[in-house]
Amino acid sequence: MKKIKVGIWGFGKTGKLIADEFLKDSRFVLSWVVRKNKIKHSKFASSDLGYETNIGKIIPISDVSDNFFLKNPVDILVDFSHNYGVHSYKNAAKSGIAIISGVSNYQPEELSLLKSLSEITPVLYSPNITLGVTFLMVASHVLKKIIPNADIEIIEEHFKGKTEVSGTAKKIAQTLELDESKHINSIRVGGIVGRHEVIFGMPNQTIRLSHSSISRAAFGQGAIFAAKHLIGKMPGLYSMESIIADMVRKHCPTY
Ligand SMILES: NC(=O)C1=CN([C@@H]2O[C@H](COP(=O)(O)OP(=O)(O)OC[C@H]3O[C@@H](n4cnc5c(N)ncnc54)[C@H](OP(=O)(O)O)[C@@H]3O)[C@@H](O)[C@H]2O)C=CC1
Ligand SMILES: O=C(O)C1=N[C@H](C(=O)O)C[C@H](O)C1
Repeated sequence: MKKIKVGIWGFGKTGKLIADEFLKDSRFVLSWVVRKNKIKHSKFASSDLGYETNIGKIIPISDVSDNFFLKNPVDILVDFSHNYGVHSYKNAAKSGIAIISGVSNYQPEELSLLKSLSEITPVLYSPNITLGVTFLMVASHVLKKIIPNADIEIIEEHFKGKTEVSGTAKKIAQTLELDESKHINSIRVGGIVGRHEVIFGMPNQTIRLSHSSISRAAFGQGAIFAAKHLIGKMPGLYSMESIIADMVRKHCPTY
């Protein structure tokens, strides 16, 4: 079977684990990764990650020219870089490269730009690409319909250095029609990778839906799941929620 060629935008805390998961999966070939700086680093993602191979050339963003995607073609571009990243890969969409973005703190104009690329290529955007959080989001949505009068609070916990409010928590708030400035409770301690909880409070019972990402490898596995669903699709905007909601519909038991 023909392997799927992948390029990654961002090779930081998350991008490295994304690259690692693609390197370990024989259905994919990691063609390159793009990062911001020209600082001295390994030439290949695989050697940076401790493998004795030279796979996934590391390319500084300053070397990405207008014809970069013609010279370095891939089937899918996976972005875990920065909200500015999207400005530099418009030409990928023109070359028909499918795009997965996991950047979680877009400004509205950047999100609009990403969405506009979906007119010419398949784009999947998800501020939390894990299957677990996506299921939590779908389940919370259903629960809200069943118990519309419950008090709902969202808790998000991350590592100390994360400055912005969780994009996942904001998306959950939007889905549940909650004012994000009032109902998101953020905790920043130590090295927590990412934990999200939605609490439904009623007078005589409490329902808590929670998810913890224990390793950033969870994001890599989510990106692989998304890539397998996106490849071969028509141009358009896709989401993890619609994929998981379809699976819920398919597997939901009837009593
Ligand atoms: N959707 C999801 O499930 C998840 C989303 N995220 C999101 O992913 C993003 C990255 O997170 P994290 O890995 O922790 O961040 P880091 O700061 O650790 O890494 C960011 C990476 O992006 C690179 N970079 C920065 N600007 C650009 C640019 N303009 N073009 C290309 N590369 C660039 C940096 O390059 P250099 O290394 O050279 O400085 C670095 O490699 C955040 O928005 C985060 O919230 C994180 C986890 C899960
Ligand atoms: O910055 C991160 O690391 C993460 N960001 C996402 C968010 O803001 O929701 C998702 C994940 O929990 C990790």
